[in-house]
Amino acid sequence: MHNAFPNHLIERLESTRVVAGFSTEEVDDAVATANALYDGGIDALEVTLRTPAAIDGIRAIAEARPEMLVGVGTILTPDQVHQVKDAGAAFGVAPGLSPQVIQAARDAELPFAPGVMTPSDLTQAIELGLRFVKLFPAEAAGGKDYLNSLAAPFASYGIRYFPFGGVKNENVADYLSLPAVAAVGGTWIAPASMIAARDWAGITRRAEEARATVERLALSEVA
Ligand SMILES: O=C(O)C(=O)C[C@H](O)[C@H](O)COP(=O)(O)O
Repeated sequence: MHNAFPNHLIERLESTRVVAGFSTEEVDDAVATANALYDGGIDALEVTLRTPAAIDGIRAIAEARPEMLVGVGTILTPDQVHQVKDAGAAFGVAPGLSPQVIQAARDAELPFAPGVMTPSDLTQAIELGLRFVKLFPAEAAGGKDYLNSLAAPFASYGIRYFPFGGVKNENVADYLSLPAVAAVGGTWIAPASMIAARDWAGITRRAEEARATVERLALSEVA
């Protein structure tokens, strides 16, 4: 069974490092949010499938900003896998692990990372041939220390992690400094309140702040 998440995409996430998640009530707001993120230097996003406008929003972003990496979150069913692939999504994630959703993603050739939180989840992901997983909810589960404890017994598999849930500018470096973490995701850059207020300049500022954190971290790793 091949890895459901291709290496070239993991490499793209390793260079982007931060993926801005958000939900959208309006298609136009989805594109405006993507533009605001891009203007602030964040070129990877994840739209959650939690609103009726999500699928059209994903399609609109993929058409308007082909240079951005457009991911989708909260994929809970095989049907949703096919819908988001059709809308132009580049990858998908879910809060949990469903073998049916993983199989649908393989059939649709949608790069997909299921959510894991426990050693049993991770064992199942490995049995299903996966080596790239979302850790959710990362911060509530115990953050960086939890991730280290979870990952230790599975180190020989070379698992790469994509933590989500409670990540923000204050703790993003904790996660990104772990070699097993490819990238992190979260809604702190484009929170629902700022999208509702159409505060695009505010979202751009938060994107700039996140990008600056990533760049500082890259410099300190080289030093
Ligand atoms: O449902 C999915 O597949 C998701 O990706 C959901 C997001 O991971 C979290 O909603 C992010 O959590 P916060 O950054 O704490 O708001």
